[in-house]
Amino acid sequence: MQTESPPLAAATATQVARIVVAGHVDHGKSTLIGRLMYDLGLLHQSKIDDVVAASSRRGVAPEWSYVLDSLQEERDQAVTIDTTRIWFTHRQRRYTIIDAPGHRQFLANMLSGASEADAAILVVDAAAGIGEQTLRHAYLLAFLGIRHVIVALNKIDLLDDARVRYGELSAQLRDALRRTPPVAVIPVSASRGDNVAARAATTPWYDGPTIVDALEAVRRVAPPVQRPLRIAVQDVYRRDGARIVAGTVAGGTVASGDPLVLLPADVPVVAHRLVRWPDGDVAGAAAGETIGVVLDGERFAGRGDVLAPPLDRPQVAQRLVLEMFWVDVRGPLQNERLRLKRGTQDVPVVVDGTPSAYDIEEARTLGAAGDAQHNIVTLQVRATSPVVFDRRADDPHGARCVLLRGSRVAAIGFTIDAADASGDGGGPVTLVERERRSGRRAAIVWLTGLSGAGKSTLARAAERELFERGIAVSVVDGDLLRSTLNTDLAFSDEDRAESVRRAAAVAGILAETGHVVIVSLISPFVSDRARARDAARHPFYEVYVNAPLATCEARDPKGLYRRAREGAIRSFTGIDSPYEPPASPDLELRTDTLSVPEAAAELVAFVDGVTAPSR
Ligand SMILES: Nc1ncnc2c1ncn2[C@@H]1O[C@H](COP(=O)(O)OS(=O)(=O)O)[C@@H](OP(=O)(O)O)[C@H]1O
Ligand SMILES: Nc1ncnc2c1ncn2[C@@H]1O[C@H](COP(=O)(O)OP(=O)(O)O)[C@@H](O)[C@H]1O
Repeated sequence: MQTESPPLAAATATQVARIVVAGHVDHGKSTLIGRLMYDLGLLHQSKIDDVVAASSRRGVAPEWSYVLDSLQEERDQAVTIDTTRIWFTHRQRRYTIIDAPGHRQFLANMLSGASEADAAILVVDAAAGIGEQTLRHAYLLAFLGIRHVIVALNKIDLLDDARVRYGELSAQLRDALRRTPPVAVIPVSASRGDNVAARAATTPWYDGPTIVDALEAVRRVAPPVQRPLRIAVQDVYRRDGARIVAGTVAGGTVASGDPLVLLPADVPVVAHRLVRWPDGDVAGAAAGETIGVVLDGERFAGRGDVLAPPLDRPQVAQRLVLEMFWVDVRGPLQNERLRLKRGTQDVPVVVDGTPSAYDIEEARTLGAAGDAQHNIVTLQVRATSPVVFDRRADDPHGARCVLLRGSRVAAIGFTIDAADASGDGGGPVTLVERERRSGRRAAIVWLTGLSGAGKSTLARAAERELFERGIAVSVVDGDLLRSTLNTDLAFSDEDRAESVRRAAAVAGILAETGHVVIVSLISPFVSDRARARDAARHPFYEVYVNAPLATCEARDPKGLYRRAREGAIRSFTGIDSPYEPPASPDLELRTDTLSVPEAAAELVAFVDGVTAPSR
């Protein structure tokens, strides 16, 4: 894919501007581009002679649209051209002119990222006036988030009352283009060159910019490195005790030591170190790179999360307005379940309300989205968990998203904004809202240890104390799960892995309601506990409830050790099934030396500390 590197690049060019030229062929698009090449002195004299000769043979004034066709065949010009792009340099600035062919192909190119335009020239035939084509192009430019639109009101030389007509048309155009108000409406004659590069004597009443002036005023849309920092989290690894958050820098730059915010959880973090494979530690990274971020402390992060600067953060919402180019055969239905992919996020969504479609051929909005294929659909969706996104108006690049129906791409487009949730009861309550109300961070506190070590006793004692302090807390106890959810499981290694997985899932559901969840489960294997931690979408802390086997066996609160020694129970942890203690737990409680109140107080103090709102 060719985006930024034209085959002809002037070494001295310092700036780039990418301009998309839209408009019906008959409205003079090719003529304007050809004339622009001529006026900027980019054509060889031989080429100019060819155009003049060919035109005079047909008895017409020089036809500048010929230039484009004939340049296609030649490679030694100051202009380089392929089917949809033209590159040239003017006054130290490198221009890419992107021809907008059929609107579907144009949309597909722009949406796939093959092109990103800084500005658009919309060519409108002044004699023909504003037709469907113009409305369609105006809509598409707004859809693509192109904000710098220059209107070339062409064929002004054919009008008797050019001044009056210009006044009328520019008012109508400003109305038609209200979503992206034009920066200039320029009366031009592409064939005569009026107001293309030189101010025309024929339009003394016009004191605005020429096409070339307007092009020079185009500001480049910020390249990815100059956009706000966005790191899309792909995965989280544990290595040598550290948690490494691996992600793609989707925009901006990051340096080690930068304060960041982890979204959607809204947790302040510090990019303690940055690592790149296989180089190891690096000082910084920029857009386009894949990087490992070692966060300070024991932080939870998962695929789909986003790291951003605290003062320039993206939006977070569960209800969103999307504008999508619909590619699937069938349009979206109210209440239909789809999936929204954005960066590394992939979340189930439900279509809210009635989507509406803009019919591109007809250049008008339809009430419903039944005939949505190859049209633009505006819809509102409700996600099952918070979505981190940029608004198209803030950054069209960061706002790109895809809707999937099953595994098929149904639509490609943009996140527009958070939907107003006030209309119908406010939508699902989010974790952020719950945490704001409870004044506590949800967390999973995972107690592991031998049977009889004291997990249940301490979990219940801590639960009581935290509850008394007004903290939303609940306990997920292995014993209870074994008699309810897990009645199909025994104590083989596989069944224990499954029991740990289920307990983690239940804890996750409870934590999502804003609770501090204390899990008490033997969970004897390091690998199962690591999986639980990695699957967790909330801060996760491992607590080792440690008492020597002899102590546990002496306690034998349920007589299970005795039965295990007698051979009545098989695969009993500590007897004929292993227990792997955590190598570096977040907290260790020695219940053989501490009393129940002492151990419980330590656990409460720990939970209190890690769920405090300031963290
Ligand atoms: N073979 C064997 N091994 C270990 N434990 C056994 C066994 N058979 C029954 N029990 C009782 O089941 C409780 C442990 O269940 P867990 O779900 O916590 O175990 S695991 O995490 O799936 O390994 C455990 O509860 P606690 O004593 O509260 O830990 C025992 O009461
Ligand atoms: N410091 C302590 N912490 C927790 N339990 C203790 C402690 N000291 C003695 N115990 C006793 O040990 C037993 C632990 O049983 P339990 O909490 O059911 O363990 P687990 O849930 O780990 O199987 C209880 O009878 C409890 O009174």
